[in-house]
Amino acid sequence: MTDKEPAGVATRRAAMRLLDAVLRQGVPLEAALANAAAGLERADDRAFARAIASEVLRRLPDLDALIDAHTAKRLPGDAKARFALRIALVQARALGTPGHAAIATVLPLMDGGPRRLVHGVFGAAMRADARLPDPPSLPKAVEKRWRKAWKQEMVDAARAAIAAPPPVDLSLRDPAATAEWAEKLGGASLAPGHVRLPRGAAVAELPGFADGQWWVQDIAASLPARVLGQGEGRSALDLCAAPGGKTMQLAAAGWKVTATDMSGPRLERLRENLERTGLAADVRQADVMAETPEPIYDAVLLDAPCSATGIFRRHPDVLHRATDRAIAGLAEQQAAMLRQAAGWVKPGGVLVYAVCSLEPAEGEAVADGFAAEREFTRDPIRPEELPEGITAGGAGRVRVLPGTMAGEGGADGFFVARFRKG
Ligand SMILES: C[S@@+](CC[C@H](N)C(=O)[O-])C[C@H]1O[C@@H](n2cnc3c(N)ncnc32)[C@H](O)[C@@H]1O
Repeated sequence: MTDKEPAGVATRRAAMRLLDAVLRQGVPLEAALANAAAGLERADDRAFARAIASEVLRRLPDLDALIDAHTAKRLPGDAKARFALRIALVQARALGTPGHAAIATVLPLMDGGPRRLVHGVFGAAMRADARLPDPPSLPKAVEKRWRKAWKQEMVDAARAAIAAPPPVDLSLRDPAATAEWAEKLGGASLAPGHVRLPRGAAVAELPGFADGQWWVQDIAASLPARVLGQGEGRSALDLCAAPGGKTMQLAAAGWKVTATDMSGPRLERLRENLERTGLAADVRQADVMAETPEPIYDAVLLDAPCSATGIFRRHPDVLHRATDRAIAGLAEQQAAMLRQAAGWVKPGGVLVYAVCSLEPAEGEAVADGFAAEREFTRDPIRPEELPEGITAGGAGRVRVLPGTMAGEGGADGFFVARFRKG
């Protein structure tokens, strides 16, 4: 920052770096934060840079339409002037920043001609009183893909779901105490072991966080471990386990858990989570594909790496990174991992495959391909195993789409299938 730079410019510069990382380099927003916000000392400035970038990603198609409606000559998608305009307009039209502050803090990021252009386009949009639509539009490619896979109704529900940040869900270490925790935290429970808090709840300050009575986990993300039921001392292998939401559920449900993941930093978070909650698991760093499948377990859970389009409400960057090609590559990786995971299952044991994706190529198609293998049969998930409002579809698999539990604040997109060996 130079001495003459107006206050707030560094925050917008960090927001611009974040958007560049997501949109031009395909990096997840969370992973880009440390670098992009390195120059910002204050936590609230870092949080604001993230909020600006997040809101731009939530409303990108509409911001671009607004920019295009006020420029004589179309700006390239990756032009710095377009990035600056997105940042200025999202503040003025969605984040409540006064127009003069929104533009004054982005102009220093531009030089010469583009600076005049940004000033001119912003001024024209403001004079025309141009607004962003609510609910926001999804990126065209995503709308097209989801309409084809799930029909227009799902696209409409997804647009409604991205309009506002979702509530905060907690999973409890002791499901028997659900009513007690719901009351103590001022939340509502939608299933045993679950409490839903209003959006924006400052979780680290709430009772029960420090002593590990609960952890943050969307209700949809709690399904894969729920459908494994009570462990009663039996063994479970949690593959791709970090940061450990499902490991903790399994340990709390009485499973003797082995948790593996290939990422050292993510396993560190898993260990911290176990320590905070006082739950136990044997934790190992391992690549699923490089391991020999032994010993064998009563249950194996594969929460596979995926496009993560199911978590678009909290992480709108996923919508801009999940290309058809990326999805196809991830689906192939999941199919290979599932075949590998099968080797760890005891005869008569259970295998659960899950992804937080809204792409049938990753959920249904991978499960169908696997079901064709002889030694496993489909093990349909029964209604009584699921929270009210979530249903199992064809072949007893669970597909959570936007619109599920809409009246209660919705749920992340998820797919869960269960198989039995032999
Ligand atoms: C969807 S996340 C898992 C979330 C976790 N199950 C939970 O509930 O908190 C996918 C995980 O897969 C891990 N991963 C990706 N490829 C892997 C591989 N080949 N072997 C092991 N872990 C892998 C990633 O490090 C990431 O932590």
